[in-house]
This record gives sequence, C-alpha cells and structure tokens, in this order.
Amino acid sequence: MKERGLLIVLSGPSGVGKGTVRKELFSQEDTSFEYSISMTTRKPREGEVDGIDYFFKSREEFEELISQNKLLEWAEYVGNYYGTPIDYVEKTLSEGKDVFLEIEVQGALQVRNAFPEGLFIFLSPPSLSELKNRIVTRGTETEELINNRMKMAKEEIVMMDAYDYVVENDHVKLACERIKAIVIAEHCRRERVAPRYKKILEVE
Ligand SMILES: Nc1nc2c(ncn2[C@@H]2O[C@H](COP(=O)(O)OP(=O)(O)O)[C@@H](O)[C@H]2O)c(=O)[nH]1
Ligand SMILES: Nc1ncnc2c1ncn2[C@@H]1O[C@H](COP(=O)(O)OP(=O)(O)O)[C@@H](O)[C@H]1O
Repeated sequence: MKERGLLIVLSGPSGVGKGTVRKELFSQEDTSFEYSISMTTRKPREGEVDGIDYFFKSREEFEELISQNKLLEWAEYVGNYYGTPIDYVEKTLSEGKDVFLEIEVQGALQVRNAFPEGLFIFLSPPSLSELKNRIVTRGTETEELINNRMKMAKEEIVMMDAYDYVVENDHVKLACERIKAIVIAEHCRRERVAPRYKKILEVE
C-alpha cells in the first residue's frame, strides 16, 4: 500500500502574511506539496479567480456542503464562511502526496482533532504593531474591520502553543525556507523520505 502523504497546516492571525508566504512557496520549484484550494462565501477581490484562489460559493451552497459533510473543517470568519473540501485532501494524501492547507486558527484546531498526525505550523508576526501595519497597508479592509481583525489576532496569538512549530514571518523568503526545512525534517523524523528526495534515491 502506498504511504500516505503528510498534511501540512499553516495558520496564524489575519494579516500575518499566510497568503503571501503560501503564494511564494508555491511559486518555488522545489516546493513539493499540493495546495488545497478552499471554499469561501467571501466575494472575489480584484484579480482573484474562481478555482485558483478559492472556490467562490453562495451561503446556501456552502451550507449544503456542510450538511453533506463535504468539508474537513470550516469556520465563519469576519462574516464569511471558509472551508476545506475533504475529498481533495483524502485523495491527495492517499496518493502519497503532501497536502498544504493555509487556514485561520479555528479551522486549524478542527483539523488537529480530525488529523492529529498532521504537521501544524503557526506563522507569527515579528510584533503586534508590525501586524497592524501589514493589515493597514494591504488596504483591503475598512477601519472597523481592521480593529476587528486586530482584536481577533490577539486571541489567535495565544493559541500558538497548540502548534508543532512557530515560524516568524519577518521576511517572506526566509519564512518559506523555514517551512520547507520543517517539512523535510518532519519526514525524516517520521522515517519517511521527503518526496523531493525520492528521485535522488531512484536507481537506474
Ligand atoms: N478555516 C479556514 N480558513 C480559511 C480557509 N481558507 C482561507 N482561510 C482563512 O480565512 C482568512 C481570511 O482569508 P481571506 O478573506 O482570503 O483574507 P486574508 O487571507 O486575510 O487576506 C485567512 O486567515 C485565511 O487563512 C479554509 O478553508 N478554512
Ligand atoms: N514578511 C513580510 N514583510 C512585510 N510585509 C509582509 C510580509 N508578509 C506579508 N506582508 C504583507 O502583509 C499584508 C498581509 O499579508 P497576507 O498574506 O494578506 O496575510 P494573511 O493571509 O495572513 O491575512 C500584505 O500587504 C502583504 O504584502
């Protein structure tokens, strides 16, 4: 039977840079895990594409997916639903590939219960003031939403103890290197060879 892949969960407070780090990771050639595209009821932002950034759904469609148990986890976050399609995760792990989720902290805790063997990485800001800077400079939120997100961020940062690793997002490329190093180390610790090294071991 094929060895199951590793479920990698990257989480952390809003505005810390999860999306930015994830996009950088997946633009790099030596990233050997598969990204699970989430479902959301949030409206697409400028430049976002359905099926690439998210699967954009109506609230009715999303609630239908919840009732059909099609989501590995879901959360309501700042007025919108977000969730991870379970079929993609199961299929990809069973093919022996690592799956990468980039999700907020309530969802990450649900995944921890369902997949205690997953690898949980908390992305942390260098400081709270830098976190606020990032949310403000992104410019996608109103002042009320910024204050909401900062309030949530303080509650979310307390949860970092529940994770296997904390990675500081001081510089995006450095954060990516740390995440890749953790994944390789974790494969070794679990006595499996990371997919990117398997081809080195193939004998002609
Ligand atoms: N629980 C959960 N959170 C998600 C999922 N997909 C994205 N998120 C999180 O939802 C939050 C809001 O995402 P988004 O609206 O794209 O804004 P941004 O990432 O803060 O720019 C972020 O913390 C995402 O990491 C998901 O499938 N499940
Ligand atoms: N290491 C970093 N240094 C400076 N700015 C960053 C860094 N990482 C992300 N940012 C910026 O912070 C803002 C929030 O990043 P984003 O990826 O949307 O966060 P999240 O997905 O965690 O909500 C964006 O404007 C992004 O360009």
